[in-house]
Amino acid sequence: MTSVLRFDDVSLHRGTTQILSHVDWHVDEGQHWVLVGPNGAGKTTISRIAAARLFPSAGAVDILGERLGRVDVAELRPRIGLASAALAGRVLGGETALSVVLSASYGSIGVWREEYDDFDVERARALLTALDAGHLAERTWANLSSGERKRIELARALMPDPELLILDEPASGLDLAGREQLLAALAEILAAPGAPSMLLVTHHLEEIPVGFTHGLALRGGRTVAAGPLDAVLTGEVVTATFGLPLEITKDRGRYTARGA
Ligand SMILES: Nc1ncnc2c1ncn2[C@@H]1O[C@H](COP(=O)(O)OP(=O)(O)OP(=O)(O)O)[C@@H](O)[C@H]1O
Repeated sequence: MTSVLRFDDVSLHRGTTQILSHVDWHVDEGQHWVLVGPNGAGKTTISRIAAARLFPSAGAVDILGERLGRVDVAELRPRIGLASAALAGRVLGGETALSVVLSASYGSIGVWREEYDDFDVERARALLTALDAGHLAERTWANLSSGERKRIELARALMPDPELLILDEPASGLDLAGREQLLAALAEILAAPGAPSMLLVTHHLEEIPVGFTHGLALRGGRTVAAGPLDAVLTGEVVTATFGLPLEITKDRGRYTARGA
């Protein structure tokens, strides 16, 4: 099986703060992982390392067969799609939705001096249409709702046809209809032939789309459990992860958590 990600004994600290401690994590092709854990568990930190945006203090990280620290990240990053609030926060309000998506091919934000060929423009429009956002192509970022922006962010992350797609809380801030539409779109992308391996960061089990296969539960920068999703999203593991007695139910591929 081809390895997509490999974390071996990965730790990260900033000053005296230990953010990640001895994380071992292996993602193989064909797997789609959910990273769950409470606020401050280290989910975003792990996803930024997996996206080659951050280097660990100790341990080894292999991304798409390349060792972080030895590979030129400028060559690696275009193979990874990343949608996160941090990235979205860097978009200038005057950019159109289309230019936010298009500029992903160049790893930049917004159309600057690059020239795009017709193929890129067609692909960007097709992605927006597939995410039910075709009508938003010419709208400026400042005038989009948070739900509309989430769909543009996802189209942008998909634009370079990534081998690995990392979504950091893609459904946060969405209303119920927006969340359900986004989850349906993600389930569809995931089920399509040749879909990229996906990592989804969330603290809400209700925001996990159908089709995810594995889970990594984190608390305080340490692994609580890692493995097939049904083995990780149990009452016992989720209770230990969030530090509160919780019951989990699963219905037609979706999970719900409530206080026990
Ligand atoms: N540069 C830094 N210096 C000190 N502490 C940091 C730094 N970056 C992150 N942290 C801390 O590391 C911990 C993990 O942060 P991270 O953003 O990865 O958590 P998270 O699980 O994604 O949380 P949330 O669900 O709230 O987004 C937090 O306690 C955070 O305050």
